[in-house]
Amino acid sequence: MTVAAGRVSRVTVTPVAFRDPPLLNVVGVHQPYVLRAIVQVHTDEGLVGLGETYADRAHLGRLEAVAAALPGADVFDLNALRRVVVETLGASTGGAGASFGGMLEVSSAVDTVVAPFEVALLDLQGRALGRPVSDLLGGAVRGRVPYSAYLFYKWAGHPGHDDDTWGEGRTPEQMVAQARRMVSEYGFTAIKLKGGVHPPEHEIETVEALAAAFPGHALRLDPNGAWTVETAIGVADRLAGVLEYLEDPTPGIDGMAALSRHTGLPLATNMCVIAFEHLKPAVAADAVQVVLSDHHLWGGLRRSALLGGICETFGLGLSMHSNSHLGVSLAAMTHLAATTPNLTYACDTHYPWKTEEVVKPGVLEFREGGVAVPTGPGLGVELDEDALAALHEQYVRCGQRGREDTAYMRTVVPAFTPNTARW
Ligand SMILES: O=C([O-])[C@@H](O)[C@@H](O)[C@H](O)[C@@H](O)C(=O)[O-]
Ligand SMILES: [Mg+2]
Repeated sequence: MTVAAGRVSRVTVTPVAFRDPPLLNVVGVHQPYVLRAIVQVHTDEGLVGLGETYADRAHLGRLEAVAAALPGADVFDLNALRRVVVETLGASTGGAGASFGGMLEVSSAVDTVVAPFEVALLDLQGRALGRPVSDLLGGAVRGRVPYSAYLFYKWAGHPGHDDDTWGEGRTPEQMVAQARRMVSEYGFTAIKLKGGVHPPEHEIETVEALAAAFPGHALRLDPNGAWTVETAIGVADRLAGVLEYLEDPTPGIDGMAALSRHTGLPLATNMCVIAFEHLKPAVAADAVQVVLSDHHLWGGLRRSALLGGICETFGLGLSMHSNSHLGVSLAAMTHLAATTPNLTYACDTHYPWKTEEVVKPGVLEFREGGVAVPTGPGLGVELDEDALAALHEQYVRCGQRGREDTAYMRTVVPAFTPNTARW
């Protein structure tokens, strides 16, 4: 039986903090908590739709401004949602850009702000119609979405705390052990190593150790632009035939294009192509062969599907990026990936690194390296209100109000500067 969706009556944006291990990257190290915002859109018919996004202070302010402007909106009018966001941000921020984690910069905040509300409205539409979001996106072409094991070099524990259950990740042997745990617990058949932490030779040795330990697994290395073009050419020569793709070895479209002219190894990005305006110059320069989509950055699920179509048109491969996230985002990512025919690479997810959650258990389970597409109405996941309240309380107490990987690293290594194009 279906019910009317109604109009938006009230919107809440709840910042939450969940624990995160000290994972290393090109700009520093993960802080003790990840900040996320959970969006709940209520309708006058008594339905509630869910969305999830970043919760850095500036982003939160924009979300709250849009939340205040949405009551009265038709949950089926997604074009009107975009208009509300454009008008609201124009009034409150002058249409400024957005930056997340010191690595991802976009010239307009519109897409990142639209995304969680669009997901929540699609959730509402699905709940009203009694159909999963995947049906609203054109129908699932796969019943299970494959994800990749996302390995990080890491400290054994946060300074001043006991070691976490993953322990130190520094040597190739330790990284193989990390991969073994992920592969045995989740069944992943693709493995991504986050690089940009150690000199390239060390990261090459880690990839070679992984290749020896996991024959037949698809391998990726992502140093987030830590290398010059010259260094990247050398690494690409060494790892051609070992990696399925090399992700953001060197910064910028020009740098990636220069490397691309020297290697047949597919180059992927979630750094130099992160908005529609970047596609034309990247295609013209043949800078990348694989684009990592991310509905949080590209304006939601429907715009990400549009990105998939553009990639298909220009013969680009399509994969999916992830930052640290909770189950509302995992559900949205899974519906999107299931309905994007040319998203044929295993998607990234930080999910195995987290130990806390806001959605009720039982729907989002990893089996054989993938997550089955939820079949319930909407996103198919239910919020655990007690868990939401507890993680909000943790947000209030933890004192973090933005992602500050570099500043946190400097509390331990005062002279640290980001490794961008360092080697
Ligand atoms: O969480 C991290 O440290 C990652 O490095 C993340 O911030 C990146 O955005 C991302 O996972 C990537 O693929 O570049
Ligand atoms: Mg990346």
